[in-house]
Amino acid sequence: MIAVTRPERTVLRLARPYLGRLLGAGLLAAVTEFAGLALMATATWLLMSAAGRPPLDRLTVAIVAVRALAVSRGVFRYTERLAGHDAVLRLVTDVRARVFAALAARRAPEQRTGDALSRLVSDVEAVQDLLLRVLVPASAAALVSVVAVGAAALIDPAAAGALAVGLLVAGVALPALATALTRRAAAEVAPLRGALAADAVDLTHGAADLAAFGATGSALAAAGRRTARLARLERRLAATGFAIDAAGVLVAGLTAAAVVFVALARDVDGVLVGVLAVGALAAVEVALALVGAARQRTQLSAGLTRVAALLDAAPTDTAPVEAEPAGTGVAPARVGAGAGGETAPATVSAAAPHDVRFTDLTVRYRAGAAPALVGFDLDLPAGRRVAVVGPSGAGKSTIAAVLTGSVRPEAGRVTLDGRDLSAYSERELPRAVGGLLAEAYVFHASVRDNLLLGRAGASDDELAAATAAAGLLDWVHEQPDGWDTVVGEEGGQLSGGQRQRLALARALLAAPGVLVLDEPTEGLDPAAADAVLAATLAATPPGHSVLLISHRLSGLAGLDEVVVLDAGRVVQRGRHADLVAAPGWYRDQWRLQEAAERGYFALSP
Ligand SMILES: Nc1ncnc2c1ncn2[C@@H]1O[C@H](COP(=O)(O)OP(=O)(O)OP(=O)(O)O)[C@@H](O)[C@H]1O
Repeated sequence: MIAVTRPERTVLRLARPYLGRLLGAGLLAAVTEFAGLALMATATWLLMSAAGRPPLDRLTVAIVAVRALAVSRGVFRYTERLAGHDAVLRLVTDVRARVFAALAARRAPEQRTGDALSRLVSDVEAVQDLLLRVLVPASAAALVSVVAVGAAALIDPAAAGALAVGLLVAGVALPALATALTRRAAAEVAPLRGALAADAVDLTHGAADLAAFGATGSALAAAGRRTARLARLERRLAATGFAIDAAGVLVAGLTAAAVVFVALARDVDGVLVGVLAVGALAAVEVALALVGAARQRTQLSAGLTRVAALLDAAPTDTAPVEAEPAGTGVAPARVGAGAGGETAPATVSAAAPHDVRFTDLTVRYRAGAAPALVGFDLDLPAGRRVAVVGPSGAGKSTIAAVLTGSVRPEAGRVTLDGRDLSAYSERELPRAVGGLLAEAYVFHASVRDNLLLGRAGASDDELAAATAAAGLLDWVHEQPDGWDTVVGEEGGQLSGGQRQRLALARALLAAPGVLVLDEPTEGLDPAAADAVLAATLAATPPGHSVLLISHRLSGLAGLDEVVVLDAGRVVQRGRHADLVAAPGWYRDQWRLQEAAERGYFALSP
């Protein structure tokens, strides 16, 4: 019960900056409980003494004390809640940002949107509950129990002994029993909730495909089975909880009876026996908070373990990501998994030119799997424009992932202005390196807000220039709401090509010194693709370098170098004209694409 688990230690480490506030909340909680206990005891003394009709002045202090305790209890409770929630909500903001950063940095194959959502929401709430519903009330209950036994000992040590036994049963034995009885069911609940959240994502996002394949019924049935299992577990947890609560009430009654019995046997004054009895009831009730805390703790353990696993795996400098004031309420989720070097974070100025160098880079996503990149070298000084091409799965996007810090190389180095990429914090790196990454996300917001995510505060002229280069300006002007047109969840109200153009315009607006463009013309027809690529390259400021990842070979003639990858290795490199002249994958592919597109152009009106 008392031993702090590893996930709890991880979370408590993060709570260090708020320790003062949390201690304050714990003390206020103890004072609140103590005020409640003292109120009961004083009121009992007052009532029983008043029955003997003593002179009023003997009761005055007690009357004032009852009023003061009744009022102060509410005030203490309010300030305790205020202090506790203030500390915990600050901590939870930190934790949520770190969990978000860790999730964003991880390109783990098992990562699911629904599961990630469940981690961000309910698992992070476990952190909140650990402090607010376990630590604060448990420490207050333990403190008040000790004080109550001490106060009872002033009246009669033997009765205090009986009270201590009752409090030990209520505060130690019952919580241990509650933990033992609920541990297994509770461990199953958090992963099940995660699975249900993933089901919800599949059932909503995949509804059309499930219906098309006639699989809606079986998908619903599988989700239904998980829901039923969750409901069964929660019912079992609730039933055990009720039984333990009932046992707690029994312990309170038995403790009060034992205290009265001992006190009467030792000839304690009748009024004080009453005070001891009511005080014992109130003290056991306070101690029973430990049962609730223990139950909560078991239920929280799975969620905490999942959060701690993410936090432990996260880079050390995964600092909270600040929201950009872009009006979408969303922050760019670019986080440096490769960050965390020993040197002080390097600084970069936005939009300045930068030199990038990849040296003998090897990347492997899973231990034992084939590497996605092997011995990759590339020099990308300021102003140079390089394309990386190759068949699907060759490792092209992996280069972008390493460069933006979301994947850490197994061997080799990537330097930015001569310093290892890991020397840059996740705040600094996106200022220098960024652009259009694979499967860029379009937010459920207006066109303007989606664009401003690239550069907050961009003027209308800048928005128009970027959007024109991406070939979307005419469409924006045609919309009744213009820049304020809302594009739907994941850009669902746009065509695939429009979504891509919007994402490209956002990347152009961001204009980082090193612009990464991963398949910028994906989803566009050949004519539009050529026009957009030419306009994009023309819109990139001189001095800025470009790393273009493409499966299309058209439009690469103006680039300084084209690198051909196959199975993670560079198989050809040179300028477009040289590669077209030499036998190899590039020339073969070029001819194939030329022939296919000539047919397309011939058929186009
Ligand atoms: N997150 C990931 N986890 C595990 N393996 C991955 C991950 N991302 C990519 N890979 C693997 O790494 C290899 C290279 O993938 P990458 O996405 O870099 O290829 P690509 O050349 O960009 O392909 P495409 O043109 O199809 O986008 C592939 O074998 C792929 O299966």
